[in-house]
Amino acid sequence: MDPCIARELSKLDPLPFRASSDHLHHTWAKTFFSRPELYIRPQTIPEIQQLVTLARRCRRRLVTVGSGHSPSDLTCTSSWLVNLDDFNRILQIDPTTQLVTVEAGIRLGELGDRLEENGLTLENLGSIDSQSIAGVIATGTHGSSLRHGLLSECIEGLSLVLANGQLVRCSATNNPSLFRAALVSLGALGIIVEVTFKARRAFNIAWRQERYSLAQVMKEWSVDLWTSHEFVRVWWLPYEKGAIVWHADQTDLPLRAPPKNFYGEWLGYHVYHNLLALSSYIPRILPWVEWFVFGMQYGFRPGSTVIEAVEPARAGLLMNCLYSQFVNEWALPLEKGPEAITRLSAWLHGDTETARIPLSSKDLYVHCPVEVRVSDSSKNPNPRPFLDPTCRDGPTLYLNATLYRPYLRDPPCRRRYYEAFEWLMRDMGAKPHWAKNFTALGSTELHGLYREDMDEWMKVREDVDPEGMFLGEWHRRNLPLFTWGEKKQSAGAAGTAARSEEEHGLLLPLLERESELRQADTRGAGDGVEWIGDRRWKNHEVSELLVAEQYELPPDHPASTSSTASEESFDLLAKGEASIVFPQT
Ligand SMILES: Cc1cc2nc3c(=O)[nH]c(=O)nc-3n(C[C@H](O)[C@H](O)[C@H](O)COP(=O)(O)OP(=O)(O)OC[C@H]3O[C@@H](n4cnc5c(N)ncnc54)[C@H](O)[C@@H]3O)c2cc1C
Ligand SMILES: O=C1O[C@H](CO)C(O)=C1O
Repeated sequence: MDPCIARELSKLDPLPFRASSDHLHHTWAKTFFSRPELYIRPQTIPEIQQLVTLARRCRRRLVTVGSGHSPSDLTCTSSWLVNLDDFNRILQIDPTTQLVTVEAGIRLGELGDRLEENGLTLENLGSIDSQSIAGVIATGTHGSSLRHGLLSECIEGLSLVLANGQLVRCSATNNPSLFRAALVSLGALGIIVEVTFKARRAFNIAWRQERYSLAQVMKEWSVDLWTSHEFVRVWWLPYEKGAIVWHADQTDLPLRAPPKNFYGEWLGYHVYHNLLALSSYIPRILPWVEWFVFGMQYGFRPGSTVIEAVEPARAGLLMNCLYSQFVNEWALPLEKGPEAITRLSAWLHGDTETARIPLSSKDLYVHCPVEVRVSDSSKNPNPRPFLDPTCRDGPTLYLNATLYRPYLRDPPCRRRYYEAFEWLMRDMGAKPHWAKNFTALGSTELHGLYREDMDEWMKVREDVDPEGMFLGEWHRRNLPLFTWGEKKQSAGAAGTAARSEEEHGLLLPLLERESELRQADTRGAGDGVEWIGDRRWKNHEVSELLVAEQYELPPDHPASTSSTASEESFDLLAKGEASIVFPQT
């Protein structure tokens, strides 16, 4: 262990520090890998507070990872990776008020089991329930229902451990700005440790899935496609000009398992996987693969096969996401859906006039489906997260361009398909899903999509983590960290001065920059990429000096070592309304 860590650890209370140094982190999809210096699995709040204090004193960035289901480099670090899988208890369930408090590492599936024992369930789910509750909140995870918004809309309160090691609680009435920032936190505010949410009485759903033509989807779009059932999702098959429409409603009917199909589970899974692998060498088979695979599973003609079942909502709402994948998903107003789908469809079919996308689709073949989902957060009475990508005033459509990575190999169409898809989404004013594989936007354009909401988020963030302990390259790429507010003013319009201060590590000294991206050399990593951070802490003495300079304390001031400066200012911060105050000389 780095002698600095051992030295600082010896000064702290003798609490367990459950850290290992040989952890290989990767996303669920094995798109990104990283090797954190330490992987820490705390079990109590004091342990979490202490590890934050230790990180601050040792000048380390901290990343919290849930189940690693975000497919981008958001959770990659060469510094310290914290995981709350062992901090996952249910703290309180009140079947009368339906209020539930949990430790933030709990996975949705495990939470579902415990809620069910108490006659409760989560009111809405996305495609899977493997995520941690904190991870789901952090990135704005959604399901598909116009009667619900983001999954986090049921959250009533949160507790976080901030960069100063202090525990703060927030809710709609207690520190509401922090609450609105923490509802989509991107892991950048602190470590969320407890979550209180309102559950729903456990219910079953009757679901039905059938094939439509795309023309039928378009015809019903603004009639009742999205409104006639509580939960509706559509998989668009671009070459077939068709779709699989799934919908579900609460029911009292007895449970009925989905019908078995000889092709269904095991055989279909492997046939599809191998056809996708073959298509990386012969891309032009992809329209045929779409016809064959979806025909075998859901019938070859609209309405020819109907699949129905009655299941507990917590199982029935989920789907099998099959293989490793890139996902590129954007939110836009629901009424823009027909235009978006028509233009993307035209582009894939070579009709450049209708597509109005200035990129060629010649000889390009892509995977399906494009997931088409909805949510509506406009009627939610709870505070809106500052970084909520859904529409403020009406229903939201999500378009998710899925690209599988058969046997962990990247498909050849990825760059061109995503370039065109993202071009279209930007042209239509859409906002990217924070967790997914978007690339085209920079921090300036993203700021343009959120404006004062992002400013508010940035202000709260900077107040609770002024040194950037919870920031990395992903945040640097996507948030205007060095060019907003006062920094922007002092830096002039181009933000040049702020950038050069950043170059010198004066601003956000703990932010972890990327130093290298390379092919992961681990066996079985496929085309996965290893993310390597800058390990700035190696220059430990320099960074302490920089911190003192940044806070403008004289070098002989008792608070001019990094840790003291942080602790004293944070004490005040946590008591008051989030602004940094420095000790007087
Ligand atoms: C197969 C699959 C299906 C999916 N289906 C859907 C879907 O239907 N709808 C949808 O919207 N998204 C979906 N997603 C995306 C997924 O819901 C999000 O990526 C979610 O954030 C993953 O949660 P996680 O626990 O894995 O978090 P991670 O990916 O590990 O982390 C995500 C973010 O949360 C932060 N974080 C985690 N824990 C904490 C904590 N305790 N305190 C502070 N910050 C924390 C991390 O730092 C990071 O910034 C899917 C992803 C996959 C791979
Ligand atoms: O990210 C996601 O992956 C699945 C699609 O396979 C899904 O629904 C997401 O959202």
